[in-house]
Amino acid sequence: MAPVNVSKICCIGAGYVGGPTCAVIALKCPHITVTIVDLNQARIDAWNSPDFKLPIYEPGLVEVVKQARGRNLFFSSDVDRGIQEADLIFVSVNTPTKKSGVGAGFAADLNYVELATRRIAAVAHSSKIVVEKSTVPCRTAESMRTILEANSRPGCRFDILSNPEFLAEGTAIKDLFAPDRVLIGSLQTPEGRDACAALTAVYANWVPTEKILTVGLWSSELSKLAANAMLAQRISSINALSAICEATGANIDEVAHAVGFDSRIGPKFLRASVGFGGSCFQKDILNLVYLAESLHLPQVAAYWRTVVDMNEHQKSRFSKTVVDTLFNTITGKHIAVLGFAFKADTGDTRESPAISLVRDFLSERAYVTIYDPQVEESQIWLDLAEACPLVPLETIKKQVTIAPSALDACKNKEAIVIATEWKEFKEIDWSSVYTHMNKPAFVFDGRMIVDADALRAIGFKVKVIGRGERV
Ligand SMILES: NC(=O)c1ccc[n+]([C@@H]2O[C@H](COP(=O)([O-])OP(=O)(O)OC[C@H]3O[C@@H](n4cnc5c(N)ncnc54)[C@H](O)[C@@H]3O)[C@@H](O)[C@H]2O)c1
Ligand SMILES: O=c1ccn([C@@H]2O[C@H](COP(=O)(O)OP(=O)(O)O[C@H]3O[C@H](CO)[C@@H](O)[C@H](O)[C@H]3O)[C@@H](O)[C@H]2O)c(=O)[nH]1
Repeated sequence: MAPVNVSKICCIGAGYVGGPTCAVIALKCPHITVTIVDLNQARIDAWNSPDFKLPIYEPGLVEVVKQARGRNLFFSSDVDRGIQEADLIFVSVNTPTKKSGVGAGFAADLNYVELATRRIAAVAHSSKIVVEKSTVPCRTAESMRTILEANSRPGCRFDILSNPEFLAEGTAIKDLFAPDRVLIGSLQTPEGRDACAALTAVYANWVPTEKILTVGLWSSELSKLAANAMLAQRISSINALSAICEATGANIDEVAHAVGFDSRIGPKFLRASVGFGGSCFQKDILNLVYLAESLHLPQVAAYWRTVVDMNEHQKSRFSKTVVDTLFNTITGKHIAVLGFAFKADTGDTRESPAISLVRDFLSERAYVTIYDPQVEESQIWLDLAEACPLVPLETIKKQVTIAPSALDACKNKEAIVIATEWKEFKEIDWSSVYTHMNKPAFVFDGRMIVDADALRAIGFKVKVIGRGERV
């Protein structure tokens, strides 16, 4: 069988991964028709909105969608039709951590992957290449293959590929235009290799072929979990060192610079912070922990578990620093939290460290004012309600205000906590902020973005993560 010449792609799941990834494929492959489908009608409507108010904020995304939408890029809630018309289908649905049942709190919830797979089997009239784009535990492709083969119509064959996505939010378009690598896993059979060649040919429209790595299915699935675990491990390592810096007077920036200068270690991903967030790191490490436990490798599971434990410690350590520095009580005090997204240049708040900080401040009965340039107000309320399940939302709303700008958020406050590294927080008119704050005025920089000396010269008391100077 010769490799399929892919002319129609369907992507199931119009989220943070499916949307940008397949929009870029459409842009770079004008000869391929790309249809992104989702059960969530509101999301599809937003992708189709005439004024390009897309459901996710990602720099450069609107420009990509403007060029391709209506040409060879389509968004639809007709999942069945999308499946039926495509030669190649990406499964890019959510795989959150299970909330109940076996493996709750660790294992990936594969229900969405399974439902999408069953739908493909139920409605496909012709052979398909099915590509696992979601992040999944090792050997999920085998379950998908079993479901597809058990339910396929005569004459329909399904070849499964694993093609995990490595984009980071906030730089998704840049990452997709020039990825470090594209990873494709396939069965090492003639059919598996042909399917792999078909997907390779799609990416080869803009990705240099030496960056397209082809491996076995299980290696591909595990490499995604491994990459995230190792990236998160670097952050937990540098954050663990930031605690030592604060206790000794060393400076974590200088330590990271010195350590990262070693070409074997390298300088990236060594920025100490209030903790890592995002929908992936914690979920994928817990998934790896669960996998190791299921394979009867408790020491391996415990090893990776510490990466998440250290992250939890970093968040609570930072909250405690705020309380300790504000004379051991923040009850009744007013705190501005600048940034609510889990990192800059995204409106995504999943696992954002800001949520933990605000929850901690509320439990100390402080008043909190939040400002974020991209996060929707409704999302903040949803996140806080979920973080404080025992507190009625009305009570939360008595303690929390959402401000329209950073300057507004900081007025008449005792302290400012920087939780997200938005560029605009570097450029605030700090003198004006200082004038309108209660004194002594404190700044707690959880992202190492302010010029602490300049702020001290204005009069602020400043604490920066990973620096031992006294306020
Ligand atoms: N967010 C990231 O930066 C990122 C990066 C790399 C990999 N991943 C992985 O990619 C996957 C998707 O992540 P995401 O952030 O895009 O999730 P998301 O929640 O933003 O999007 C998933 C979408 O799939 C839709 N969906 C679920 N089941 C469906 C079904 N049966 N039919 C049609 N639509 C369905 C949902 O309605 C939702 O819109 C996850 O496995 C995640 O771990 C995410
Ligand atoms: O030196 C650093 C780098 C990052 N972070 C934090 O780590 C979290 C994750 O950041 P980042 O990795 O940039 O964003 P994600 O969108 O979560 O991307 C990660 O997770 C994705 C989902 O699996 C992968 O595809 C990406 O390769 C991987 O970087 C954020 O809270 C960052 O603020 C730090 O604290 N210090």
